[in-house]
Amino acid sequence: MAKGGAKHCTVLPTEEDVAVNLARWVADLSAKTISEKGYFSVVLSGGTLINTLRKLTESPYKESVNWWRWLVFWADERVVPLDYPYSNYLLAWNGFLSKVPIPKTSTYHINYNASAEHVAKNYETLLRELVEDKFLPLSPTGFPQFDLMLLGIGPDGTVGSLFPYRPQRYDVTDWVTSIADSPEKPPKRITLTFPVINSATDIAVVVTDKEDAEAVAITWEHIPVTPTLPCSELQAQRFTTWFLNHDAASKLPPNYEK
Ligand SMILES: O=C1O[C@H](COP(=O)(O)O)[C@@H](O)[C@H](O)[C@H]1O
Repeated sequence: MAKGGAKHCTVLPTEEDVAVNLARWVADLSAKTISEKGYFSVVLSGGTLINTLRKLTESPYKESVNWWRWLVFWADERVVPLDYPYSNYLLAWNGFLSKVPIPKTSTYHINYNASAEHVAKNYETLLRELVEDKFLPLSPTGFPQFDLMLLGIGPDGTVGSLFPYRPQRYDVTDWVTSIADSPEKPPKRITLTFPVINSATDIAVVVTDKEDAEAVAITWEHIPVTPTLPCSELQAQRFTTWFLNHDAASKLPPNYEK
């Protein structure tokens, strides 16, 4: 994997403050990226992240962001129909995508009608086709390079559906992998692998739950744990920016900022 870029951690008082700052940050990055290359490829996770993106769907960003130039992908997905409650696509649609004018043809969701293994393979094929058609560049190490990954974490440091005690998190070959017995419901999922996640130009890690505070502290205070937490491995090619509120930062020293 290519060597990564800088890591920052910004701590704001409330979840509302994180939502406001995140919206401004994403809108700025979108404008800069679109002016440089003509489009903005964004990868979404599920979970609380989607609600924290809500400010992007309001003025001034609803009108000012060039949504027609966004390409949207998923960091992980549950292998269920897209209209099932567990679907990360449905979560993103209801909380974000339906509220902004991103063309439906620019949202690259899974084709769920197969085994988890096949769904993962199909999603990887879709990404390979987009690379061939020059919609996505390849990183120097041969993995697709998205402009931005927007990720949450689980209390155990899970990223996407890369869980701490599972082999998928050590996969350095596939672009997309599957899990048939996830420790969290529902059991069948697909997820981008670390080489793809860390090939992104930028990663925003958005954490606003108190229950995630320990994983945050382990990562930022470099507390040794075995196995290492997946979220501690996150490192984009340019910037990895953690957006925390006081709840998520509650196990870090006071006034923490890096
Ligand atoms: O199952 C999942 O959980 C993680 C973490 O969600 P959160 O609600 O604790 O923020 C999420 O990032 C992932 O996409 C999702 O599939």
